[in-house]
Amino acid sequence: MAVALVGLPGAGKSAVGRRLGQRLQLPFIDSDNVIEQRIGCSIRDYFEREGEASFRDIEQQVIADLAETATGVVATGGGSVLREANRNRLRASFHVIYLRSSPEDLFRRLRHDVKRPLLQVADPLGRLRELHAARDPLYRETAHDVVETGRPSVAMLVNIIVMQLELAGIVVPAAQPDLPPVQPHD
Ligand SMILES: Nc1ncnc2c1ncn2[C@@H]1O[C@H](COP(=O)(O)OP(=O)(O)OP(=O)(O)O)[C@@H](O)[C@H]1O
Ligand SMILES: O=C(O)C1=C[C@@H](O)[C@@H](O)[C@H](O)C1
Ligand SMILES: [Mg+2]
Repeated sequence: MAVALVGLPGAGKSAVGRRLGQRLQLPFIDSDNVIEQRIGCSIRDYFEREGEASFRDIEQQVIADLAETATGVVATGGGSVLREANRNRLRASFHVIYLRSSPEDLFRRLRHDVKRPLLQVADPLGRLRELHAARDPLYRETAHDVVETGRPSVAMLVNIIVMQLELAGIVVPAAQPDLPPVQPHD
């Protein structure tokens, strides 16, 4: 069983993915971490040194490698859906869930963040609005399910996703204890 989470920076792919993996007793892999191991530095430093195009080439190779083995819960990088080859690979090899968030919610979560290179700009909320407009159709195209992340906590999102996976027959529901028989009304 293999699940991939897609969505904008701050959507909760890493936070939800880690706990979903624990809940399903599956390994959790963050594709950004795999990339950082390969490049030997932070993504932010790599962006500054080598530029975005070079980063996207490495990202595509990492997604191809993860799709080859396709196990566990994979949190993808926020821009992983930009290339058609990645969208096709993800959709073919994983059950893909889009963690969908409004730019305002993302801004609230990330306003103190300094790690995400695409948001180190004068107007990060404006940037998030642009990214949302450009990528929302791509996330939708890639995903089998969409989960709105605005209000639910990370723990609630894990419950929602597990329920969806059970309904889709992708994970088997845990056995329920036998309930006492219903008493007929008088
Ligand atoms: N539903 C949520 N409710 C409250 N906080 C959340 C929720 N989802 C994520 N967060 C918090 O928002 C921050 C960003 O989440 P996270 O790092 O998981 O995003 P991401 O989708 O992995 O981003 P990136 O694409 O940049 O890796 C974290 O501090 C996380 O704990
Ligand atoms: O949204 C994006 O394009 C990115 C998101 C991060 O997960 C990293 O993959 C990188 O910072 C690029
Ligand atoms: Mg992440």
